[in-house]
Amino acid sequence: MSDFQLAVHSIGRHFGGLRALHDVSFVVPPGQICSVIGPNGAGKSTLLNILSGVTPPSAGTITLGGRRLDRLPAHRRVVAGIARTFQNLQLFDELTVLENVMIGAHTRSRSGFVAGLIGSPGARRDTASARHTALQLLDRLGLADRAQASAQSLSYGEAKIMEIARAMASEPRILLLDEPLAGLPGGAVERVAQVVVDLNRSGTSIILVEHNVRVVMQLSHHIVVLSNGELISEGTPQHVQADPAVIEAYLGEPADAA
Ligand SMILES: Nc1ncnc2c1ncn2[C@@H]1O[C@H](COP(=O)(O)OP(=O)(O)OP(=O)(O)O)[C@@H](O)[C@H]1O
Repeated sequence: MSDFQLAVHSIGRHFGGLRALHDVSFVVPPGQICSVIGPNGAGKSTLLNILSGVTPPSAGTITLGGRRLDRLPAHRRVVAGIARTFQNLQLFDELTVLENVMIGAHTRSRSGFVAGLIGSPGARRDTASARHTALQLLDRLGLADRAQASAQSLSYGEAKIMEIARAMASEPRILLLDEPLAGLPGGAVERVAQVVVDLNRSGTSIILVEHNVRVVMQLSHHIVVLSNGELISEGTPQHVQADPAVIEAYLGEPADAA
């Protein structure tokens, strides 16, 4: 089924005179983990920002299941089925873990989080449903015992998982993860990586921007490699790992020149 295939077609983005992305096209079939890798400044975050609606593209189109997404504002892309996490933690410190995750569920509800606090009957139903969704997710991702703790009491690894739970609470078809493993201690890397695999096995497509190449090679079905804003290689982990263009981009010289 291609109902939720994401297609990125000829995306470009300039910042003044700087070409951050140029003519980038690729497809993410439903159910895949597609990683985007590349050296610093390659355009990875810009691409995630364009996919999630944070940054408009200068050129190109994005479709999900054939439906144009690139002209929708970020909140309507969430409803269409795309959710994301950010490179830096975006916690509401003074709220509990459960409340942080409920905010994600409310992005799909009709009443919204503030109306839920005020308490109209419809909003109360939405709040109960958001609570149920959030508790189920925390249970699934191994954080149920921290549901009532304040977000600021979480370890860095737990907070990363909480952010993934909040994004998942909007029930996305595609989850965009911006460096979910950055800054994590060893044990937490494996735990967060396992969360990514489990979510994918239960049907969520994932676009992963990540510098931890070892984990990327283990998890990904497909890898897109960017360098200086251009797509220089894509394919299976085995394919891109052996591609001289990728080796050159990372090492800075032709692979056969060494
Ligand atoms: N808002 C912006 N204004 C101007 N230039 C920008 C902006 N955002 C990104 N850039 C530039 O676009 C290029 C691509 O940046 P981007 O952050 O997408 O790369 P990246 O691959 O995510 O890098 P890193 O791995 O270091 O996070 C860089 O040269 C960066 O300086």
